[in-house]
Amino acid sequence: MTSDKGLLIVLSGPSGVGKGTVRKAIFDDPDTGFKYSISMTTRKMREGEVDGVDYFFKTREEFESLIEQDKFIEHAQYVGNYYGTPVDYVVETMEQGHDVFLEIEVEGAKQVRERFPEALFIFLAPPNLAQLEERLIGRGTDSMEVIRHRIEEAKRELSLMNLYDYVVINDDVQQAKRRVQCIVEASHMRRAHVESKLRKLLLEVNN
Ligand SMILES: Nc1nc2c(ncn2[C@@H]2O[C@H](COP(=O)(O)OP(=O)(O)O)[C@@H](O)[C@H]2O)c(=O)[nH]1
Ligand SMILES: Nc1ncnc2c1ncn2[C@@H]1O[C@H](COP(=O)(O)OP(=O)(O)O)[C@@H](O)[C@H]1O
Repeated sequence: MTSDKGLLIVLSGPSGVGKGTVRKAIFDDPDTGFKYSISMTTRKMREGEVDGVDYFFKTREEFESLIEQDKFIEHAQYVGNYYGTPVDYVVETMEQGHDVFLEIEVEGAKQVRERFPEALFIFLAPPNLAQLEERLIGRGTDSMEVIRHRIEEAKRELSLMNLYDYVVINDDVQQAKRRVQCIVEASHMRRAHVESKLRKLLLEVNN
């Protein structure tokens, strides 16, 4: 009845909204107790990225072989590349009692919901579309063609935000970080409260 298992936290939202930035702020905070699940991808490594830190970089053949071996909780193709969450790390870490944090796009989040309906789903939204485009341009990592593609994706993704447990507007990074931390804390308190009520009910039933 009691969940010694950690909570699975999913932060999702359109590309360029600031998921990576907010995630870094969360993990730079020494008070953060969650573990970050490093994804696998076939995307090319960007300047400054480190294999095994930002992502595990794989070839398409390697990735497809891992799909066949059922090594992902979820995986999706995004702008021509594969991205996926390794199942072993997530399951083992949660079983050790740690909260695990995923930063993934919305198709992957949908798959996680099917497999782990009890997970906590947080959608990170931009204040508006113009600011989303500005952020993608400002980041300077993508061509205008890719940016246009990402904005089109973003419109579709934003229409799905009502499926999430919480929506956090990323107007300010530190505030968004705090909102995510508060949501996780509140979810723990809620889980503890529900469990204590269920324990009492079970005692009553068994007596
Ligand atoms: N489904 C899924 N999406 C992921 C995973 N890892 C990263 N992503 C998402 O893939 C999208 C593209 O990531 P990336 O190429 O690093 O670009 P950026 O997030 O825009 O800097 C982003 O929305 C990421 O959140 C994963 O394991 N699974
Ligand atoms: N709250 C914010 N205000 C202004 N710029 C932001 C904010 N959050 C992120 N950014 C900037 O937006 C760009 C995209 O952020 P990033 O974290 O790479 O997004 P994502 O991981 O969702 O694709 C980066 O240049 C980042 O510095």
